[in-house]
Amino acid sequence: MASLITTKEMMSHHHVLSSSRLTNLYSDNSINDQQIKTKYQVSHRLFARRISGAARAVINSPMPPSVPEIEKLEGERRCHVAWASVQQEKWEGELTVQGKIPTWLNGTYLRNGPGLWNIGGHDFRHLFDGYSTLVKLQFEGGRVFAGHRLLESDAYKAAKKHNRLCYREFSETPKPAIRNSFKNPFSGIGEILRLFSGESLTDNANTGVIRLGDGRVMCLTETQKGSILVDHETLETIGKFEYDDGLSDHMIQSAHPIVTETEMWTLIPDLVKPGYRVVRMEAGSNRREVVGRVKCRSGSWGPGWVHSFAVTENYVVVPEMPLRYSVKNLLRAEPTPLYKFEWCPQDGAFLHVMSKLTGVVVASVEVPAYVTFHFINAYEDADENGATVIIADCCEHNADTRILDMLRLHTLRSSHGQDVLPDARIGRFRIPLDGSKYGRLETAVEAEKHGRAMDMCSINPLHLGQKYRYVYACGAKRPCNFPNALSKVDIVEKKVKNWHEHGMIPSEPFFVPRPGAIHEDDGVVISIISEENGGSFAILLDGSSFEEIARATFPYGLPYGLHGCWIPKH
Ligand SMILES: CC1=C(/C=C/C(C)=C/C=C/C(C)=C/C=C/C=C(C)/C=C/C=O)C(C)(C)CCC1
Ligand SMILES: [Fe+2]
Repeated sequence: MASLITTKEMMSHHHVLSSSRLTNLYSDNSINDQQIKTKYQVSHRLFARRISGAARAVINSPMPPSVPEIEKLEGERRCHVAWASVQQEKWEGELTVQGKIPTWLNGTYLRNGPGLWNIGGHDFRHLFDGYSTLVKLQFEGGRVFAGHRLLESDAYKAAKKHNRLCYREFSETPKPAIRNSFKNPFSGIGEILRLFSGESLTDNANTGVIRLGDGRVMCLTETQKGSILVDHETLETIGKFEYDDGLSDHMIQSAHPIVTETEMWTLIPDLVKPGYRVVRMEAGSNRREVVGRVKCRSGSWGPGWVHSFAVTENYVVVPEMPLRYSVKNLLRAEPTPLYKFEWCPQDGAFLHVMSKLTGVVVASVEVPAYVTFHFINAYEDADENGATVIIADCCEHNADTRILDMLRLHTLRSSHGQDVLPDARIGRFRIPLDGSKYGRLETAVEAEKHGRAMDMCSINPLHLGQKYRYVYACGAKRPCNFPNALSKVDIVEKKVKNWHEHGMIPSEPFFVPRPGAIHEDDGVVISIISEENGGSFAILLDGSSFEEIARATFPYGLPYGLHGCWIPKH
């Protein structure tokens, strides 16, 4: 069962992960236990028993493993299920629950992430390349109905149809057709045009899923065409989210819009005139209005990569990271360790603050070099003289870009217990609004307390843009090559509670507040765990004590996933 470990244990306890042979089980009620064991090499008895007992009763949508083909899966099967492709397009059923799901928890948790990393005999290289796989956990009167389904993006449909990669993914580039490269000397120019018109870019919306204020549910990636509506009950793909604002010719967007019941804020990077459009969309509308524009401060060609950003009550905090889009790397067929980006600390690192009301940039400060994918939260505070200062917290990788290449599938799959995960911390920016040239960056809580890993964060959504106290995120129990723990960080008292179980890879801990709660941490934390033995389960931790209150077991293994959202039942 779950073990709640103290920070002290987390810091001192070092044990080596065993490299046992692992399986990602194929759940098909048309084959019997013996067939499962022999044909699919199920090596863990316990898990096989779970499959035979539970899966047949709950699976109502058996699917043959059409994509990818079984032979391809043999290689992946030797790795942790977190990094192995899902073996059927969809599944739906009720999960076996241990513990007690709170009766107030009624609604659906949706999680998106890459879940299929091969096509037509080609193995993808990077975690972020995989085709979007949606997982749902529908909580209803203490029961959990679950499922997963691959998103029917154009990129995935084309890959299935042609049995090869057809669009540019995060690190993968389709091979140009041979006849083109030999016969047509202009095929290279054509390729550049297809890239910069966005035609060859993927719409594989695998990075997250959001619920808009009007109830529509949208999967996202960093290409604008990768904004895809889904049905949160059936997980069916509805179709593209069509923006009707003429802003879609800027191919790229932030992967993390900030959504409330009334509006959505996002950033649209400008690759031609380096900068960012700050845009706002009313709930119920498909039209984004440009509130203002931030001009990049550095002299580099490309704007800084902006995976996420932050808002306070009155301001939008726009990061300009030294990890910048690189035209050279965008054009490369073979990935570099920085993929589509380049590291330019010599050109400075900045943060810009824009008024939500006027679109005016009220502060633009230089800060120490930083690497972040995820902002946690931001708020307006007063400094010692009573002047307004913006506090913006993020998961910061100590200005070390290696994390990006650490997420290569080969690296993730070949863990032998070495402690190779680069350190991360909660980075706290202080941005004065008094015209100062510089902002500060400090460590909010001693990073050892969460095992020097920090990413995939959530907070109580009712504290968005406000002063807050608790961060839920993935931390680590070292040695490890990937965050393998869940951490609750009290950024006021600077205390950390960690959850860890040997061999488990948890995905983003997602906080759902209890309706009517007064305390910030009154609620539950949901995470989906990929197990070393090839299985997976959803875990519910109490938001306050961080103790396990329930787990709901899938009859098969789910890979690691990225971000989720909560859809309350009305
Ligand atoms: C497809 C193209 C691009 C796509 C970019 C994408 C899909 C970026 C996704 C970034 C993600 C999911 C970042 C997550 C970071 C998570 C971390 C560090 C977790 C650590 C451990 O807990 C562009 C690159 C935009 C360019 C064109 C093509
Ligand atoms: Fe993200």
